[in-house]
Amino acid sequence: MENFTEQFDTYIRARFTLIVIVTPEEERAIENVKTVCQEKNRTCLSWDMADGFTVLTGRTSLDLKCKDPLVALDLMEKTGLENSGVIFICKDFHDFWTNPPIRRKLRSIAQRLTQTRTSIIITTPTSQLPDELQDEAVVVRLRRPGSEELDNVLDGLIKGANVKLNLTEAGREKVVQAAMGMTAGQARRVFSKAIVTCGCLDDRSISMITEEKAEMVRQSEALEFLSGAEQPENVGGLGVLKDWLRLREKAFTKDARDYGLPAPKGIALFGIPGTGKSLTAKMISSLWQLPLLRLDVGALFGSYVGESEDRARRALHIAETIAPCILWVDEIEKAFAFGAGDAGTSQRVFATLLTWMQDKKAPCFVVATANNIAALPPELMRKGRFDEIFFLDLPHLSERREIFATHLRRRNRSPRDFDLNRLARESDGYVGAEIEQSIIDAMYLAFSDSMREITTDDIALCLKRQVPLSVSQREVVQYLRQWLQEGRAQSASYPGEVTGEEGASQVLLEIKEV
Ligand SMILES: Nc1ncnc2c1ncn2[C@@H]1O[C@H](COP(=O)(O)OP(=O)(O)OP(=O)(O)O)[C@@H](O)[C@H]1O
Repeated sequence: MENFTEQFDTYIRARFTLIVIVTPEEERAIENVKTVCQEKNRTCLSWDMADGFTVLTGRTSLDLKCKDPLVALDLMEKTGLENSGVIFICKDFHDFWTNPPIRRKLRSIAQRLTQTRTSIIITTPTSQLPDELQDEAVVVRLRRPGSEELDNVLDGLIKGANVKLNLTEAGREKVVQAAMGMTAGQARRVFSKAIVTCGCLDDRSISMITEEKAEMVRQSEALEFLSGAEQPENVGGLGVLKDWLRLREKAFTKDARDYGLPAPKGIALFGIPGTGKSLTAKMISSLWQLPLLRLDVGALFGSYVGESEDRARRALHIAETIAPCILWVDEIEKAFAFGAGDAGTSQRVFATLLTWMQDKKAPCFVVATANNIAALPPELMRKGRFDEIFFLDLPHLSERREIFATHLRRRNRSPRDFDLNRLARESDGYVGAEIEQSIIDAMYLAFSDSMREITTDDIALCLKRQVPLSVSQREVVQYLRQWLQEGRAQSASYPGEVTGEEGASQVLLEIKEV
């Protein structure tokens, strides 16, 4: 892939008159443009409403003090027509292009300067262009700095401040790696903080930088670092899904790469609410020992035009820099649920997600979860998008027994003290979340009764008092299960009522008990 300066150079040589650079790193973008202009002997001026024009390279006779955007544009046009080859960088111009005369002026200039070698560059943190400018402008995205650039930032600091370096070559690489995903400014600040805190750069700096990055993730509106992953023994049933995951336990190791295995792309978990989709995402993180990031699709939607796609891109980019990791895209259906009334925002967010899933090179394993499968568009389900699509159904008898045992153990109760077979029989149609709730309700019941110990009867009673989703929302559950029967996904569970399975599952429970 072409880097930014190469791409930018191509555009100015091709005489693109209006170039929009999308980046939160204005200073870095300007440095890059300046470098190209210096190499090509082009005069380069920046403009902002506080300082008017500033000469970055070359010479000009222009009135530098002009601070009015419309007059500044007039001057750029005049200079461009007279003195071909000048590059103007307009800072924060997205604040002005909501103004119709400025939009009109920009459009006219872009058309009039086509025969000259003059280009107007606009730096902006948001990628949404006014409709009128879509055809006239080319949009370039400045990617976050790569490892080489971050290493240069580090080098500058070390040399500038004469810092002691207690790091091996590999240690230095780790420091740089830990800062990947940050802007150059953020990296400079976090390197400086590490140096000031420790008085030098050493192994402590790596964890400090990693902690700063976790903070950065927390600040990203839609991403969340999840700790407290779930152990597989806390998940009852779902044997097919667990076996699939166990088979790929080492999939992200170097050995797997050397062997020639491609890194798994991701899975989709669809099905009935409360059946353990979220639980599974957390389990994968502990099974594969990879950090878990949750992407809240609903939180991607911002109120400004273009904000949602920018947030999506930023969140996905941060995830890539943390890779290898699990990226749990929670409630993915929300990316398509907004429909016609949202001026195409949901389609653009959806397209951003799909393109990223298709093109991503970093080992981010996507776990997409959804309850409302009616809202899922066919493009998402296309073969090859996910490695596998699993359906989480109502748990069958032996799975329910396992879920009871799991939740009793979690609350420091021995499953041996309960009649699990009876509870499993009496919870037909209940999902894991409802089974868990029946145990919690029973505990409250027993606690309020002189803090006595809970019994099978208590749990059975609390089960009866609940109306499970499979009854209260029978049609919805039936619709979801129909989807499985149509063969559109693989069941996450082994068939339930097969002879001998009950016994095998009981043996498993007993082994765990020992
Ligand atoms: N198979 C299971 N084994 C053990 N516990 C389960 C299982 N399924 C659900 N639970 C319990 O129910 C709780 C809720 O489940 P979870 O949030 O994973 O369901 P979900 O399918 O993601 O539901 P939703 O779609 O409504 O978010 C879990 O925290 C867990 O305690």
